[in-house]
Amino acid sequence: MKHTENAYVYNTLKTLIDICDEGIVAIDRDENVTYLNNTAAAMLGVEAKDYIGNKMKNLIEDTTLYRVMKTKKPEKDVHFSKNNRDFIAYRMPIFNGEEVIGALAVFKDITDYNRMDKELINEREHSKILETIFETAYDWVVLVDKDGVVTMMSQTYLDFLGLKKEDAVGRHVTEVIPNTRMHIVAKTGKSEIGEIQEIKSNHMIATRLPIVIDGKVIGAVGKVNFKDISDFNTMAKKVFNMEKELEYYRDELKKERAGKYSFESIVGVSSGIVKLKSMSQKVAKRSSNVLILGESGTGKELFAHAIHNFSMRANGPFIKVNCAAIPSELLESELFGYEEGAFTGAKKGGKIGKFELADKGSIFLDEIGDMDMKMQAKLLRVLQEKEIERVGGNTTKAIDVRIIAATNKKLDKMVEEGKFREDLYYRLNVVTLNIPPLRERVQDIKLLAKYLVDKLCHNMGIIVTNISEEVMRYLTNYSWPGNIRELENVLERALNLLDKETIIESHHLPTKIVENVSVSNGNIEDLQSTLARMEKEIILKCLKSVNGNKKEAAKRLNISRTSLYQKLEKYGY
Ligand SMILES: Nc1ncnc2c1ncn2[C@@H]1O[C@H](COP(=O)(O)OP(=O)(O)OP(=O)(O)O)[C@@H](O)[C@H]1O
Repeated sequence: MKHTENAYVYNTLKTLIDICDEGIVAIDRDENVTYLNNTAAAMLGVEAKDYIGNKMKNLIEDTTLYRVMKTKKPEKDVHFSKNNRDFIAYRMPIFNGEEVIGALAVFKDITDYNRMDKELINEREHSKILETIFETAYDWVVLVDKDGVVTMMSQTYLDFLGLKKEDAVGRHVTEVIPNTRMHIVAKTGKSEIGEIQEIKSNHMIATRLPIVIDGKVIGAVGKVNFKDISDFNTMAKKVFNMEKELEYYRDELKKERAGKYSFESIVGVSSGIVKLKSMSQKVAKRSSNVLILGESGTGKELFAHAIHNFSMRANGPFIKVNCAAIPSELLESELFGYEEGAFTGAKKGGKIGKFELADKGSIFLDEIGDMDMKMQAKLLRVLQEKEIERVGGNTTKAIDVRIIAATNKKLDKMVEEGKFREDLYYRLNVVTLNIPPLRERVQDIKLLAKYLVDKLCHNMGIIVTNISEEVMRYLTNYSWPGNIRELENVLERALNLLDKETIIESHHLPTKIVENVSVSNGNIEDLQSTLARMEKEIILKCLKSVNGNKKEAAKRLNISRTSLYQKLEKYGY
């Protein structure tokens, strides 16, 4: 009977322990596991049978359960971990009378509590931070729940309304803010942006946004963007002015990138220039590349602009690159652009090159004869492929650009000397325009001088000035090695020397022009222009000595009158 009773007690206790929510583990004096209930095995992720009879250390590596056998005292809230889970245990020694015969631990899995606790702490911290930002924000902000009840309001807003936090929070927004629509937004979920709202006779501009979580509107946030409509007007005016300024700069940039001169701005009646203009107009309408040759200052750039303006690309950009002015190591990135990080000092985001800028327009490669051989090879590739690759990039971009190149160097000679690539030369000179030097267009000098004086007077703000006949004679008599640019400089200098006079006289000219340069002073010209200049000089001197009597002059010069008239016309008289 006693035995049956014991068995009953044992089995009942075992069942109770097995279904218990806590994990229970027992060890004997030798620290061998004697019991592990089902909950403990499940919590620790083990099979009880594999551990019973084995050392406790095998179950929990850093166990200290044996301690209670030594101290004979229970331990509360002992933390331990296994398989990334956290447990809290109550431990006690097992006595047989006075003698300790083992130890027992009852434990709970607290991993999820810990996580939740951490999340709760984080959330509390976050909402505290948000609340602080909200309350101390300079902006006027209000928050309502889905029923339109104020849950938060910034201190500045409270101050303006003359309220304390407790007067606002917890009350319906309509009782706090006059003319508000916050409760409507919290109901409809529809944003209201930049609405005018009147509070205490101030017309404000407010924005109201619904707060949506999982597709449900849980409230709304409102912000006053402009506390007074005049703030808004000031701001709007500023934006308007900035837009105008931007438009102005855009226009200026467009003008800057457009061809500035047309064929009308190319002055000249000499047959050379007239023929050249008409040929250039024909060429302009085609798509071929153009090579402009001519001495410095003859008007190569002027022709390049005019060709662009007369072409189908007139509405596209006109981009000028002076190949001689840019160091050769920089020319490639200037022409083709570069990618971010292409080299030290490269701008963030990279840089667009002149070819890309000139897309759908024309690129004017001035001083092409100064381009080094390496760049010539790269330019040739662009001409052949009609695409560019930025420095440091690995993709190509198709471009549609017409090339107008110019130089004052003898390119054909450079090709012969191996200083300019022959293949590039032939690609560039599909059409070549040779601009004659000014000394071969003596008929144009008078016209040009008048045109340039008008232009300069306009630019310098001078009332229109005339040029004396004597000065005109000196000007037509001079050989102009610097061509039209030199003529322009001489006239500008003269205008600067004018005092109260309105006529440019010979004392306003540089001595080299008045002294009438001749071959003997070491100024080397070609034979034809020297002869022409000397012929003109002699005719003019002779005319002067006979007081302009052409019949007498022809007689003294021993030429026919018709021949004298022809020569005078040739020299612009
Ligand atoms: N036919 C012309 N009519 C009016 N102005 C002209 C004419 N030709 C040249 N000019 C003026 O002369 C100056 C020099 O012209 P431009 O710069 O076009 O010469 P360029 O040959 O390109 O010179 P460079 O070889 O030195 O670059 C400019 O101010 C230009 O406006």
